[in-house]
Amino acid sequence: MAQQGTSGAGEVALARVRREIRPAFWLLAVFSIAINLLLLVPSIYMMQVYDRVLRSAVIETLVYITLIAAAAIAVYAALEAIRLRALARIGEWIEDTLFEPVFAAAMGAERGLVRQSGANEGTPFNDLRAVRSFLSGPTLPALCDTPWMPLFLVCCAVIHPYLGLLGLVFAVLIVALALLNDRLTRPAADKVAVGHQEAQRVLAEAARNVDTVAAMGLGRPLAERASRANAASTAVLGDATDKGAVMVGAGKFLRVVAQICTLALGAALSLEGHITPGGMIASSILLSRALAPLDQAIAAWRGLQQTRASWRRITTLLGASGAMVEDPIALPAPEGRIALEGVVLLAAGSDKPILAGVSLAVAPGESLALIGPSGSGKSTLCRVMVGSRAPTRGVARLDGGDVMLWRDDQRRRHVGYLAQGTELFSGRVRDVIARFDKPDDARVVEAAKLVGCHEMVLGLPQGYDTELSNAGGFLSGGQRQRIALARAVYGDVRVVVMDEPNASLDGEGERALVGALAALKRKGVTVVLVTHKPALAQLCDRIGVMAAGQLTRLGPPTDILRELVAPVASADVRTMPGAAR
Ligand SMILES: Nc1ncnc2c1ncn2[C@@H]1O[C@H](COP(=O)(O)OP(=O)(O)OP(=O)(O)O)[C@@H](O)[C@H]1O
Repeated sequence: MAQQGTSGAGEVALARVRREIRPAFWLLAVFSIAINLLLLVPSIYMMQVYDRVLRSAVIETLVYITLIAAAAIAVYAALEAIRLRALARIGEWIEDTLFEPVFAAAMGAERGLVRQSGANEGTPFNDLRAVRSFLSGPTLPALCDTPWMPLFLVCCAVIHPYLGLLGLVFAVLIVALALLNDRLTRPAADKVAVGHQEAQRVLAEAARNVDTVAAMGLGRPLAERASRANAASTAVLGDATDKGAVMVGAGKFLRVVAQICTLALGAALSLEGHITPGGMIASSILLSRALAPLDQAIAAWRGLQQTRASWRRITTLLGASGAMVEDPIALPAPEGRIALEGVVLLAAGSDKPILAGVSLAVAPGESLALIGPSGSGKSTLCRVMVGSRAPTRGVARLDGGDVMLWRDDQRRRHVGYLAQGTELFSGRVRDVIARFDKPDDARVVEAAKLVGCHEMVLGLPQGYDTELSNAGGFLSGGQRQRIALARAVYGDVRVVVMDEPNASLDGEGERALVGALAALKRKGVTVVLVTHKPALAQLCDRIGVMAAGQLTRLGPPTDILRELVAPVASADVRTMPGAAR
């Protein structure tokens, strides 16, 4: 592929996030220092109250240090609030910045632009939301505070080395517990996600094909399949939850025991005269501060794991989008010259060629029909022509430029495509026909008239303003196809590629299609259409015959039809409307 190896749009967005997030995280680290230093205030205050105020009995001193402590704690609270808000904003910014690149990369994975298969497994938007929630929640601040644990332990050790040592022992125990928790629950968390996704996939497939499911009674077996996948993940989840609960309980137990032991040791040291009573209370507070983030970290461990998995999936998806050029140059409007040069397309993850070296040139304003048996590669060739699928080798050109490098906004203006088994998008009919650009009413009506669906649209409840909810699901197959045809020929198109445009059309629709072909010809638009109907194929300037991924014949309709499908064609030509050209 010509553009392989360039810096992809996804990679650029990811690099931007990583670059711009760095100073913010440094700032948060500074906040963390200040917050954790301020967390020493209660301990220092306690020592002052016990060891200075109670001994001297000077009430002014008490007032004075209480005011200082209150001011310091107010600063601490403000910094905490700012940190939480800043993290929430960072999460929001990451989601906003990566939303469109993630969408584009997920599409790119479908188009074969993303280098590795399966890069968009799962639900990328859920992953983005998980990252955002992680940043906005309490987990990350707890983790930011964890590295400051040694500060509190050192302070304990300053009060008395034994207290520091005791704190260290409990910290090691709690960390060991966290690691054990990770080992016990991480594999389970991965399995749960896979099982849940499988169940979701079965449900989504069943919902998309609800008529087939209902008519042939497929509900039960599909429900059983989903249930099996879900039950497997539920069992694993139950097991992981049990283990996680034990670990959380053990963590809490350790912390309370640590507090009691510190007080006991502090009391003993105080009785022996090694430390003051203030030191005893302060060390107890310090130790609970030291262990608090660790304790929270255990509870938050699963969230952290899941967020890491989400972030890995996002970075894999975006990082693999190497062939998606971020901002291709805007070229002049194309004349409509199509050229395929040695196009090879291998099926994902296999050596089987779907297209086995197709070369072809279509002149501006020319019309070409592609015919051939099912599975011969006609639809795939169309996808390559319009830049929906990236060839494994070779290149598809539009007016000399690699079609993959044509900007989206230019394709939207100049390329029309009608896919096989048309699905529309939800939205008003006028917006759907206008490809979600600002609809030009005259052009919308012109396109509809061109393919003969103007009257049909006027007959819809709100005419051109009718909302096609559920991607036009309430329309008949023929109605959907005609609206899709209008969308394909809308505006200033220079190339129109149609994959079986008459598949769902009635006689009147077929006549309109024939009229549309003639109108496109007059406008000098290049047309490529796939059809099984020789009557339609013979209306084109040339016919190409596909077989086993190759273009085996190419020539004027009379020659090709006579050579290949003359008996069938003559039968069809007699019966097809518009055939008597
Ligand atoms: N994404 C894919 N992964 C693997 N194989 C694929 C993929 N897309 C298409 N194929 C295979 O490539 C071959 C050509 O498919 P294509 O849809 O292009 O054929 P076609 O000539 O348009 O057939 P029809 O006339 O039935 O529409 C088929 O064997 C199909 O199974």
